[in-house]
Amino acid sequence: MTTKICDVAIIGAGTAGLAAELSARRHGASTLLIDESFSGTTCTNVGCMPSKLLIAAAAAAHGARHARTFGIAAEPVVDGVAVLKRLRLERDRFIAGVDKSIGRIPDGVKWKGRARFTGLTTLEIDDGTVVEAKAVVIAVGAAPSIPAFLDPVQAAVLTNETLFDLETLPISVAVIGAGPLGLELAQALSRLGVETRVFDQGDRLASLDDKEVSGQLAHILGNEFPIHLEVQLSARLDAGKALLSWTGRSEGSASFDYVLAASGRPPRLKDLGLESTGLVLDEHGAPKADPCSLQCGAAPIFLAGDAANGRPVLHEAQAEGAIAGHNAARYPDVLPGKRMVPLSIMFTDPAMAVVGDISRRSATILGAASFEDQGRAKVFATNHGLAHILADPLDGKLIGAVIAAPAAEHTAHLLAWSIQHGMTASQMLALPYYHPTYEEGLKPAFRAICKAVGSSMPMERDDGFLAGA
Ligand SMILES: Cc1cc2nc3c(=O)[nH]c(=O)nc-3n(C[C@H](O)[C@H](O)[C@H](O)COP(=O)(O)OP(=O)(O)OC[C@H]3O[C@@H](n4cnc5c(N)ncnc54)[C@H](O)[C@@H]3O)c2cc1C
Ligand SMILES: NC(=O)c1ccc[n+]([C@@H]2O[C@H](COP(=O)([O-])OP(=O)(O)OC[C@H]3O[C@@H](n4cnc5c(N)ncnc54)[C@H](O)[C@@H]3O)[C@@H](O)[C@H]2O)c1
Repeated sequence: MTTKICDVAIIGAGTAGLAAELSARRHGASTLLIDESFSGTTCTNVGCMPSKLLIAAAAAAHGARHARTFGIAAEPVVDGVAVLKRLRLERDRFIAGVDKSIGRIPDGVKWKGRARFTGLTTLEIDDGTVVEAKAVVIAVGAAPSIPAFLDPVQAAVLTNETLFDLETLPISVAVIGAGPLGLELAQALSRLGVETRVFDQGDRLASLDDKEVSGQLAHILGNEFPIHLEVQLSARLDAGKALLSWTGRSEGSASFDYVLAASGRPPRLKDLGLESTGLVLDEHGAPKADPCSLQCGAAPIFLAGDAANGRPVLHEAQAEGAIAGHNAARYPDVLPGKRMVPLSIMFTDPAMAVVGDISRRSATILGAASFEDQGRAKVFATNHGLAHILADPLDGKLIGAVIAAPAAEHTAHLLAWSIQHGMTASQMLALPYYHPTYEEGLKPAFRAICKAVGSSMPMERDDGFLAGA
C-alpha cells in the first residue's frame, strides 16, 4: 500500500482543480492533484468548446440561409460528417492545450485514479493508494442527470458527453431541458437541418426570473424550432426510435432518432464518501461552502467549480479554484476571496445574458431597451430582443441586467464591468458610443433609469435624437 502525504490534495483536474493546484503550490503548499483520467476538462472535451464549435457551424448555415434577406440567393448544403469532423479536429486542439498545461505540473504532483474520502482529510484512491493531507479541495465537476422517464429509450439517449462523438448529424432530436445546454444545442442542431423539438417541465426558458425577457426569447427561438414548456413526458421505443408523448400546456407525440438529456448537471459528489468527513450534508449529499472563502464550515475542506454548484461557468470555476487552492494552502488562516460580478451568457442567437444581482428586482429601478427599432440591429436584420437593466433607486447605480438581444454577450460584459466599477446610469450615458452599434441600444434603458431617479442626463453627449441609435 502506497501512502502519499501532502499539504493540499485536490480531487479533480478540470478547470477548477488545475487552478486550485497551481494556486496552492504558488502559496508554498506541497500538492497532490488526483484525477481519474487527466484527459482534458469538461470545457474542452464536452462543454464550452465543442458546443461553441457546433454553434459556429450552425451560424454559417444560418448566415447562408438568410442571405436572401439582403438580396443574395444561397441555400446551404450541410455535410453532417464534415461538420462533426471539423468540430472534433478543433476540439482536440483545445484538449491538446490543456494536456500541455497538465504536462507542466511537476513530477510527483499528479496521481491518476478515483478518490474518495475515508476521513476528514484522508482519501483512498481506487488503486489502493492512501492520501493524507492537511486540507482538501473538491473540484470534481458535475455530470448530466438523465430523467427516469427516459429509461425505456436508454439506447437513444445522448448527453453533452456523447453528442459530439456522433459520426454524422441525426435526422431528428428531442431536447429535454430548456436551459442553456438544451437551447444552445437545440438551436445549433436545428440550424444544421436536424428536426429539433425542445421540452421542459418548467414555465420559462433557462429558469429565468424575468418573464418578459424570457418570453421574448421564447418567441424568437420558437420561430426556429418548437419549444414545449410546462409539459410532462413519457417515452418508449418504437421501431428503433424514441417515441415521446407529452401532456400539459401542449399535447402530442413524435418519434426521434435521439433524445438529448439537457436536464441539468448536478455536482459529482455521490460516490465521494463525504459522509466519512463528518461535514453537514444537505438532502443531495452536498456540503455547504462559504461563497467567498469556499470553505465548508470550519473544516479543512474547500469546494470549487461545478462541484460547488454556485456559479457553474468556466471563468468562475477558474476563480473559485484559485481562491480554494489559496485558502487550502493557508488553512486555518482562511481569507474571503474577492468575487466578481456574476455574469452568465447563453450563446443562442440572440444570446441571453444575466449580469449582477437580479434577485432584488422588486427593490430596484428597471430601465428597458427594446432592440426592435434599433439602428445597428435593423441594418443587420437582427432587430429583436430586449434588455432590462436594474439600478439602485437612490442614485441610479447599476445593479444587474437581463438581456436577450443581438450582441448580448458583448453588452453584458460592458455592463458587468460597469457594475463592478460602481457606475451609475448617468455616468454610463457620459461615455462614448460609436454609431451605429449595438451598445447604443442600451441608452434608452439608462435614460429611463436617470429619469426615474432624477439624476442628470448629459444632454450635450446624449440628446437621444440620433436616427437609428
Ligand atoms: C455543454 C456545455 C457547454 C458549456 N458552455 C459553457 C460556456 O460556453 N461558457 C462557460 O463559461 N461555461 C460553459 N459550460 C460550463 C463549464 O464547462 C463548467 O462550468 C466548467 O467546465 C467546470 O469546470 P470544473 O473544473 O468544475 O469541472 P470539470 O472540468 O468537469 O473537472 C472535474 C474533474 O474531476 C474529475 N473527477 C471527478 N470525480 C473524481 C474523483 N472521485 N476522483 C478523481 N477525479 C475525479 C473528472 O475526471 C474531471 O477531470 C458548459 C458546460 C457544458 C456541459
Ligand atoms: N453558455 C454557458 O455558459 C453554458 C452552456 C451550456 C451549459 N452550461 C452549464 O451546463 C450546466 C447544465 O446546463 P443545463 O441547461 O442542462 O441545466 P439547467 O439546470 O440550467 O437546465 C435544465 C432544464 O431542464 C429542465 N428539466 C429537468 N428535468 C426535466 C424533466 N424531467 N423534464 C423536462 N424538463 C426537465 C429544467 O426545468 C431546466 O429548465 C449548467 O451548469 C450551465 O451553467 C453553460
